[in-house]
Amino acid sequence: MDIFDVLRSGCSFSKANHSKDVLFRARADSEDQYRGTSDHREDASGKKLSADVFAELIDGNPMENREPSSARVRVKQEHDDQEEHDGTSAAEEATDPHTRSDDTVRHLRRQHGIHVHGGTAPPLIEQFDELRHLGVPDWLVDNLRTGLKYDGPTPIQMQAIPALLEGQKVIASAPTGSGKTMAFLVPLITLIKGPGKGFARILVVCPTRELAQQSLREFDRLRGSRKFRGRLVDKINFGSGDEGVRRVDFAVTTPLKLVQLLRDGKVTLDGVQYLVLDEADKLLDMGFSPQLDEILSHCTHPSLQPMLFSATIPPAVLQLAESIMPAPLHISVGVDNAANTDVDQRLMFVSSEEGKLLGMRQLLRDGEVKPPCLVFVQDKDRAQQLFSELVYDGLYVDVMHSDKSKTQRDNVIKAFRAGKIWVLICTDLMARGVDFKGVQVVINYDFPQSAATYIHRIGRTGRAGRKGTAITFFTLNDVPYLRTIVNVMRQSGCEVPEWMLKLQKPNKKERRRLEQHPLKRKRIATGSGYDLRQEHRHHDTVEASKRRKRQHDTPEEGANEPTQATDDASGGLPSLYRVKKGHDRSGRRVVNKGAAKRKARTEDKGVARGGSSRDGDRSSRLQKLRWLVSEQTDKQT
Ligand SMILES: Nc1ncnc2c1ncn2[C@@H]1O[C@H](COP(=O)(O)OP(=O)(O)OP(=O)(O)O)[C@@H](O)[C@H]1O
Repeated sequence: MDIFDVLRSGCSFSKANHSKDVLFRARADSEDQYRGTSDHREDASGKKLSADVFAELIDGNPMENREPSSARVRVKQEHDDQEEHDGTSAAEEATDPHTRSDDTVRHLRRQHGIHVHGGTAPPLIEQFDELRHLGVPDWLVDNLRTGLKYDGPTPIQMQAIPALLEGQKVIASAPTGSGKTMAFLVPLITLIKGPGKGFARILVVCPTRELAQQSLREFDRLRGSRKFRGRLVDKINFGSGDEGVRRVDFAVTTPLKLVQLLRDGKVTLDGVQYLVLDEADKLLDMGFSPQLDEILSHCTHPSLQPMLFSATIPPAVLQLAESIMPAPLHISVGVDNAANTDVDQRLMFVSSEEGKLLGMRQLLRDGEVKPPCLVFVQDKDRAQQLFSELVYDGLYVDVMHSDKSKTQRDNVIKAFRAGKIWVLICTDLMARGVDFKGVQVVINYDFPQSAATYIHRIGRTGRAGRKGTAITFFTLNDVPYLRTIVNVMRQSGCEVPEWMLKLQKPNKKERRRLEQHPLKRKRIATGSGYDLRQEHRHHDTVEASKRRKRQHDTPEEGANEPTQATDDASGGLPSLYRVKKGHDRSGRRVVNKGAAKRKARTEDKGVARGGSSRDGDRSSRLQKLRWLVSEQTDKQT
């Protein structure tokens, strides 16, 4: 057995065992594998699969061949009308959590892997019906059970909901996909009782706009037909004109947008009674801390109840969190800073950067990558490069990064949810919080820069009790950092080869260096340098002209706004504060027209001098590339 067999041993795949899961026809010819019309593809038996089936997969509606749910999160597969309870009788039947003995409470916590310390934790709930004893209105409990079809609370919900209802300041960590959003939405909707008149009694701050939109979606699902007003605060002209728009019960936003609105005097935060920092460790890290400080200084309500939620809260962030909210109650589920145990994690050695593309194509060809699939790369340039490669393979592929406009980003998310995209290449912009329940595989094409990034990236699969697979490529250059990920894998019960455990751990300084400066990687490309330069230039020109058009057409979404999300590998993003060389204040690349023209003239001369024997090939390949790129770009806009 050669070294490659040994190193690749983590990713064997038995088609016989997984034949049911192979959603597309297993064909030897990879080129045909993901092809079809835009709305219909074929499954393993050659049967047509409609986009709706994929929408179900992504949105998590019941599917026949779904893996059984884990004990931790139980999703109700079938709604049983018999179980619909009348509120009063259900409350009578359900145990009042306050009557539970300390021993029972301790036993239940142990059973569900719940740890509490810091404050005085109230008894936990075991069923949603018990919430009626804690003041949660019947319509809300009924909506959880019959509307959302949740069978019972997840461990974080069991403990966090009663604690928040009691008015405690909470720092909560629980695995990815374990229902943290509902853990704060249920008590907060209860606490605000009914629609109000001011701005944002509940304020949720998230690191990305995508996550903010999703939280709003969950809020809307939970409130049902009740007249609570939820709003995504992301418009620069927010609050101007109609005063009514400021009547918001639940506001969700990203730090940069909110800071901008505060500075412009468009909003005040003195009415905020409940402040949620979702993905708190990201918000409290260096990139966002100036904005967070500013936001916190505006939250002046005397009975402000802050709460922090994340799947990963490292000790340093914990200390920082405690400094801004004294005497909090800590609630954690499972092992701290560990990955979701429903994700089957594998490592795949690919030797070099070139090997990744081969590895990726191999996985696709072998049917090991089951759609829908997310592929993470370390920056937006690499995302675009990989996209240009895979789009050639005839995949239903698209790309998502912070250089895309809001509309493009929304469209990509919509298309992915609708099953029109099977493979979504993305940066760490999508690593946190985004909930596509049906994602089957996550590929870390570029090795993650930290254990936390790894945990969040792979947490996009294996959500709400479903099973998922994560495959992480590593090259020889990544080996010094391998141990960090190996530790996470081991903690979450995955098998790792013995030799990996013997690797030296990177020290703190090395880990920090990697977090701030990702490894320099060779360009993802199989074409000639000349073709690729041309393609890149053409793509940039098209993008720039589209941006100009957008700015002209929709001044309210103007490019002078800072982008609120980042996939800047350095972790720093504030385009409000820092202008990168060659970029404008919004972080977009500035095209130096003079230099571009001069360069083009020089290259034209070079081509003329260098003879034109390959010109025919070049131009036809270029034309094809341009056509593919513009077709994809058009699809997104
Ligand atoms: N009690 C429950 N039973 C079943 N499904 C649930 C329950 N609570 C929440 N969910 C579903 O689980 C999915 C994941 O929830 P959510 O996005 O809140 O996870 P999370 O813990 O915040 O994950 P991440 O750390 O990745 O942000 C959602 O689709 C949500 O609707």
